Amino acid sequence: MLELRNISYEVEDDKESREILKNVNLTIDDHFVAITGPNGGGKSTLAKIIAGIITPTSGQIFLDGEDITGLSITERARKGISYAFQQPVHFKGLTVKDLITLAANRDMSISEICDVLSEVGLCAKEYIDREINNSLSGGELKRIEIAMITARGTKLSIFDEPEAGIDLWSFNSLIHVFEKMRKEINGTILIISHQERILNVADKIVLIADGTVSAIGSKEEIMPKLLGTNTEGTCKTLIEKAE
Ligand SMILES: Nc1ncnc2c1ncn2[C@@H]1O[C@H](COP(=O)(O)OP(=O)(O)OP(=O)(O)O)[C@@H](O)[C@H]1O
Repeated sequence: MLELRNISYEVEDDKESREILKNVNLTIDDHFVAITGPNGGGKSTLAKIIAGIITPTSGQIFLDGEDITGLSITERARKGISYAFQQPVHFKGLTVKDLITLAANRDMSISEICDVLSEVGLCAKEYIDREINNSLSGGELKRIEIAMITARGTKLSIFDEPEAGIDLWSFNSLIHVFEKMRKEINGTILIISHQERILNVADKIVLIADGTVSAIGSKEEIMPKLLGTNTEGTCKTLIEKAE
């Protein structure tokens, strides 16, 4: 279980201080949680704070009751938090097979690696020995990153807009990846997304707008409010309702 207590994050913008997150209190104890909301609301900032990529100005983060606020990204990774970057890190000479094996932190047979790649819609034999470099397209890199997180199978897996840069056909297979992950992964999956089909898979939806949590609920509670309007309009409605 992940608990955020009074998380605030301020930045200096043109010598003026700007509060990007304002006293966020949030408990994540469902299996599959989606965070959504208007552009610039603070979703990615919150995900980076959970992963330890940035440090909150104030507040505390607890993982299964342990205060992890002061832990680095590596220490948090050891505790079981994975964060899917927009693209995997490039290392010269590192192949797709190497990356997946490193992520799993155990020996994997070729057929196991192929299964992981097939799950994200990549034809395994074409990719397994490819070097991770700029010869791979943005969508391919994204899928390799998702495959890596799947292989790692940690306590908390965070995906920031996994649909970004993925074509429509691949998006359909991506939905299946997340549906499968929901069934097969034991830990918590936290996804930032604007996509209704991803939100549909979620057990709980958290709406973040203007640096605060403006609504939390099951998809049955939140989806009817989200449908039929754009996200920004919906958020305004929800904020008004919350006030
Ligand atoms: N280091 C920074 N310095 C200045 N402003 C920042 C910094 N980091 C984030 N911001 C601003 O904070 C706000 C929230 O950014 P964030 O990326 O968390 O939004 P988001 O909800 O993920 O948006 P999107 O849906 O567009 O991805 C934005 O207005 C962004 O420009």
